[in-house]
Amino acid sequence: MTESPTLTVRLGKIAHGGHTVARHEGRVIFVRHGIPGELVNVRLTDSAPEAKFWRADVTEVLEASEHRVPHFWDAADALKHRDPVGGAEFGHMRLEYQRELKSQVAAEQLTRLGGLKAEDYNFPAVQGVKGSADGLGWRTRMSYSVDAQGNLAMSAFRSNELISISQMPLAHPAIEATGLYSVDYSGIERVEAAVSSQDDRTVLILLAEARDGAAAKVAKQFPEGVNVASFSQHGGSAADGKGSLQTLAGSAHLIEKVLGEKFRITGEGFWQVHREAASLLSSRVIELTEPAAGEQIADLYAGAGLFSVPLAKAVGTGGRVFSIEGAPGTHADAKKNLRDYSQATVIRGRVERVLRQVAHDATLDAVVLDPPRTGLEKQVAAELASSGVSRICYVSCDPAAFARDTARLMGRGYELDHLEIHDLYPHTHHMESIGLFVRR
Ligand SMILES: C[S@@+](CC[C@H](N)C(=O)[O-])C[C@H]1O[C@@H](n2cnc3c(N)ncnc32)[C@H](O)[C@@H]1O
Repeated sequence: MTESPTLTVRLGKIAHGGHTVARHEGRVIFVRHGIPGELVNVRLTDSAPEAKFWRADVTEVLEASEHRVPHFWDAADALKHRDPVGGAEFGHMRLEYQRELKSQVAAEQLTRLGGLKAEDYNFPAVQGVKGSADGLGWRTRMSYSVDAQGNLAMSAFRSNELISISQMPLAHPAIEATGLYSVDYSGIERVEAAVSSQDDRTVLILLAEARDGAAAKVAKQFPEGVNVASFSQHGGSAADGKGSLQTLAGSAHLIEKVLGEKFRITGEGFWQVHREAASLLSSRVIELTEPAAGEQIADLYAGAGLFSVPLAKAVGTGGRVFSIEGAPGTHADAKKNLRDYSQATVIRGRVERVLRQVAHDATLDAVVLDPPRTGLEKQVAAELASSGVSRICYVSCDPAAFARDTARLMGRGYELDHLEIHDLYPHTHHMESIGLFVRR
């Protein structure tokens, strides 16, 4: 194997995706595992002579930033491993500084892609989440691979290489306490672990079989009280409704409780990951949207109904809520979670196919939307604008997609009335934005 070339560079500002930007002989290099201002040795991982930019990993820090700390997770420490495990790529920086960098990324995206001007907008600082002083133990949902030896594994940072692991400090302590790292997962392809954010801390382990019947053997290795289910992936996954879900111990769903309301979440069905996320987002969405009795509101990309339920409560039986979700398994959860609200219409379908009809049949007063990382399809922004809806509350986990959609909505008659950003993904480069758009 030929050794990758190495260079010494001074790291510049942070970019979307968590890289710092360095320059070498006029070429831009996106560098992982560094901190702005540091002088470092890097190994080039992507350096084709004709490429517009290169990529590199820090291998040694010659002048460290004052914000650098020892990584809390050995397997993810780039200074100790050539291929550190992904999932905690900001773990070598102080938490407050991670948030400062995320604020810079958000402002840069809103300026560059969103077309907002720093002199007109007070770009918000990313806020820390309560009860998370060290930023560990927040993940209530985990997804693992299984290596050839049957061990739980995760991918190396931005790669398919599997690294077996014996702990994951960002995972909720109740997940870690199941002993899941010492189980033999032979015949299993993927393992999902979920814990209810409720006080009972019930854990559900979901096993995707690579070999029929393998899950039953694996389930026996878990202690009593841990729920275990398997899904055969023939034809799909449990979330897309095509795989078949089988309960092996306890139950195949979890109960979540948010602001006094219970939600059933089955198997792989979508639920917010940070243990504080569901209650924080739900309360902020309602405070910003201000749903009133009798109003008609659409909740797009609605998941299991996290926002639809409080919206339905607020509009009352004289109003209407349209809860639109594409994944069949998650839609089925939404139907269950909204069954007591006759004012809720729970629709299974892709927003880009369904919204036009909903906007035609109803007079929408407000829309709440929480799309996947890719943001809105172009036509969805157009359909929102032509529906005439006056308030749009947009929850986003990607600042670039959010900035792009901000530009689209502003170009169609909306203004960004309020924006806040929460650090719902400590020790990673991700963040969660909530924007309120109002019609000019
Ligand atoms: C970020 S989650 C938000 C779910 C919900 N608002 C919550 O907070 O629990 C996005 C949801 O959109 C669904 N989804 C993704 N693309 C979709 C589409 N084009 N149309 C409808 N739903 C979609 C996913 O299945 C997922 O449940």
